[in-house]
Amino acid sequence: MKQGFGLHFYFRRIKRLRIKAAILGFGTVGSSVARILGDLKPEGVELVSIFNRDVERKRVDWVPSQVRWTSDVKEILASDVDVVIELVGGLEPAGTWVREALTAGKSVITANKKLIAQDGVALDRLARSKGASLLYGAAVAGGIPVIPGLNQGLAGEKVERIEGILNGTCNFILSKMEQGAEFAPVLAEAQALGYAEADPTEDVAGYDARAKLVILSRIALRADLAIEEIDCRPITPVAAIDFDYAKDLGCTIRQISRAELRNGKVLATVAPMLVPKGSPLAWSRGTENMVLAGGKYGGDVVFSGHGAGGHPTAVAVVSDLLAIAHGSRAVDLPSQKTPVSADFLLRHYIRFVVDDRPGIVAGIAGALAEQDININVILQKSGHDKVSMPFVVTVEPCPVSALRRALAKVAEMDCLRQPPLDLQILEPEG
Ligand SMILES: NC(=O)C1=CN([C@@H]2O[C@H](COP(=O)(O)OP(=O)(O)OC[C@H]3O[C@@H](n4cnc5c(N)ncnc54)[C@H](OP(=O)(O)O)[C@@H]3O)[C@@H](O)[C@H]2O)C=CC1
Ligand SMILES: N[C@@H](CC=O)C(=O)O
Repeated sequence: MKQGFGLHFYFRRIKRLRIKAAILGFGTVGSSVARILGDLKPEGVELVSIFNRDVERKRVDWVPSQVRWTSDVKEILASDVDVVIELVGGLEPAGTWVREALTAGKSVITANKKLIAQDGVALDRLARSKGASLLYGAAVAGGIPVIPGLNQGLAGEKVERIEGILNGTCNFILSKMEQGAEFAPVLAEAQALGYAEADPTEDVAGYDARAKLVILSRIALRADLAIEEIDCRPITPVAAIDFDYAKDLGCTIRQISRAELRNGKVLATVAPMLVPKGSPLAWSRGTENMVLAGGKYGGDVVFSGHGAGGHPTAVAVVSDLLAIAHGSRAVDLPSQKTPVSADFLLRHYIRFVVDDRPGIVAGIAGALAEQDININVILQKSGHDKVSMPFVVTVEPCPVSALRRALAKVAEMDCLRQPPLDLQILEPEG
């Protein structure tokens, strides 16, 4: 039966057989997938087993009684299931199970961006060599069909730029901080609602969005980026005062991921940035994600919707399952290793907290001038303690590398009460 995937499923459908699927990992997304399959009862698909460690804790009465619950993954990998749905997360042991399933000729659906960012090229190759499918529509932007949209809908485009909000947890936190909430309780709420990763550092440090940016760059820009080379900054230093200053500048703050093809390399970064209030990115709230794909021929295409949470993510997983059941395949879009840099030419917002004394602004201006960086505005709100005084400097468009050198010099000033917070201002370059 290994004469090619399409033929395989054609014969299966003729025989009126159903695709047998197994879920690995019955957590937030896994349980939502089972719920949607139970509600929709899609034709041609049958959920036959659910695997989780210590599975008895997970058993629920709304899953059909014929579904087998197991804590032995080998039982599933050695069985006749056609599709393994990996919703455990993390590189290992999930990676080994995905490889074993593909090697056994089973198709795999996964929401595991970490694994696909790191190993997606090799796993795609393995799947194709076995006549199986590897689909990961849920790995980027949860329920928004960005991956099928780019892979199929924009296969005929030369996408040169990807920009957007790729982490629901960070957007949930920052959009609530904009309304006056504190960081820690909002993060706890995001965890309780199932939006955050098992280790939420993945979200707030930017690693989750960075993995998603790697996947999008591969599909849209056809560029394989080394994940650890992408500039990635946490949202944790962003404080309430930054939203006040951002508002004065006509902006808000969001975690933005960007990748752009430029002269044979890719400029890429993941960081909290000032976003002008007029930008659609500034309107996103809660777990909303947004992805803008800038094409050479067709112009900009925007995808938006909910990027985290069990049900939105499960929609993408079930859609992938139906795609396999109906014999559709991802377009093979070859990508190539591409060097990466963070040197966007943008305005920056820099917030200093200092022990106030004469000469501080002169010292900072001198360090910036040495790197040929011109100050745009200086903002200082009244009512702060002189020994811990915040103020903000915005600078005209400059290379990130030059600003880093200037801020390294500023860091030597003994008046600083904490490291300066440098946020790019998201505007068209130049
Ligand atoms: N939640 C979301 O909004 C989104 C999640 N994703 C991705 O989907 C995947 C699943 O996420 P999510 O459902 O949120 O995660 P959860 O932590 O809620 O679920 C993971 C499940 O896998 C089980 N598990 C973890 N490790 C093992 C192991 N070694 N052996 C057996 N079972 C294990 C866990 O069991 P236990 O209960 O014992 O820990 C848990 O039931 C991840 O790759 C995540 O990045 C993608 C998009 C959105
Ligand atoms: N933790 C992720 C979940 C979806 O990918 C996020 O918050 O976006």
